[in-house]
Amino acid sequence: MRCRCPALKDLFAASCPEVLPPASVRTLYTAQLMIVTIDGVAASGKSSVSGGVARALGVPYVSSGLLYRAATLLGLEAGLDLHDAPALLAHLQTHPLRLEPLAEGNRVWQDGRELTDELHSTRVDRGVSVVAVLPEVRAWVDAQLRALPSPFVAEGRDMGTNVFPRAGAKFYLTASPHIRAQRRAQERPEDVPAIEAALIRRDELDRVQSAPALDAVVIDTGPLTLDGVIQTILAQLPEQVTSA
Ligand SMILES: Nc1ncnc2c1ncn2[C@@H]1O[C@H](COP(=O)(O)OP(=O)(O)O)[C@@H](O)[C@H]1O
Ligand SMILES: Nc1ccn([C@H]2C[C@H](O)[C@@H](COP(=O)(O)OP(=O)(O)O)O2)c(=O)n1
Repeated sequence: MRCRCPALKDLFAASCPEVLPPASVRTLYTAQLMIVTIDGVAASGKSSVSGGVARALGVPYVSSGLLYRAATLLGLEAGLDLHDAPALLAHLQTHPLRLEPLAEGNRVWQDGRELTDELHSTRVDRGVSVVAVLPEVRAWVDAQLRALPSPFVAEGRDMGTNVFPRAGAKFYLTASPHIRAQRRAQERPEDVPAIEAALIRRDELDRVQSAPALDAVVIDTGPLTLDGVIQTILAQLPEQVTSA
C-alpha cells in the first residue's frame, strides 16, 4: 500500500518510504503523534505547565511521577524495604493503583481510597527516587501509561525518551536548583536551603532516567512566568497535535 499520510510518511521515510507498516503498528504510532511530552527536573514546573497546556488543548494531562509516588507511599505504609522490587511489585499487584488523568489535576486511587493529597509529603519525596530506579517498577508504571487513550499531555522524566518515543511534540523543562527551591518553598514546610539541597540530591539520583530526548525542545523556565512557559510550548506545537 502507498503511504498517503504526510505525518506517517515522514515517520517511516528513513526505513520504508513506500509501504505503510502493519495496521497495529500504524495505530500505535498515530496515537503517539497526538501525545505531547513534557519532561524535566524536579520542581521545574512540569505538572503546572502540563496542566496549562492540556487545558488550552482541551485534553487531559498525565502525571507519571504520581504513580512512582503512590508506589512509594504504599511501600512505606506497608513497612517494606524500598529497594526490594519483588516485594514492592507483589504489594502493588494486591493493592492496585489507578491514575485518574483529569485536565484540572491528576488523582490517584487505591481501591476506594484517594491517595493524592498524601503523595507530596517530605517522606515520599525522600523515598521516591529509590523506588523510581527499580526497573521492575518502571516497567509497571510504563505499562499503565501506555494503556491510556490519547490525546493527552504526559509529564515526567522519560516520557519523550522511553515511554512515548514517537510523541508528536516533546519539551524538557529546566531551572537552577535555587529557583526551583524558591518555588517549592511555597508548598513545603522546609526552608529554601534545605529544599535546594534535597533537590540537588534528587537530581543526581534521577539523573539516568531524566535525560532529555534528542528531539525535545529544552526550555529554561527560570526567567519565565508559568504562563510564559505555557505560551512558549503552545506556540511550538505542530498541527497534528493542536487539531487532535
Ligand atoms: N515559570 C514559573 N514561574 C514561577 N513559578 C512556577 C513556574 N513554574 C512552576 N512554578 C511553581 O513552582 C512549583 C513547582 O511546580 P510543579 O509544576 O509542581 O513542578 P514539577 O511538576 O516539575 O515538580 C509550583 O508551586 C508552581 O506553581
Ligand atoms: N517518568 C518519571 C516520573 C517521575 N520519576 C521519578 C522522579 C522523581 O524522583 C519522582 C517523582 O516525580 P514527580 O514528577 O512527581 O516529582 P518532582 O517533580 O520530582 O518533584 O519520580 C521518574 O523516574 N520517571
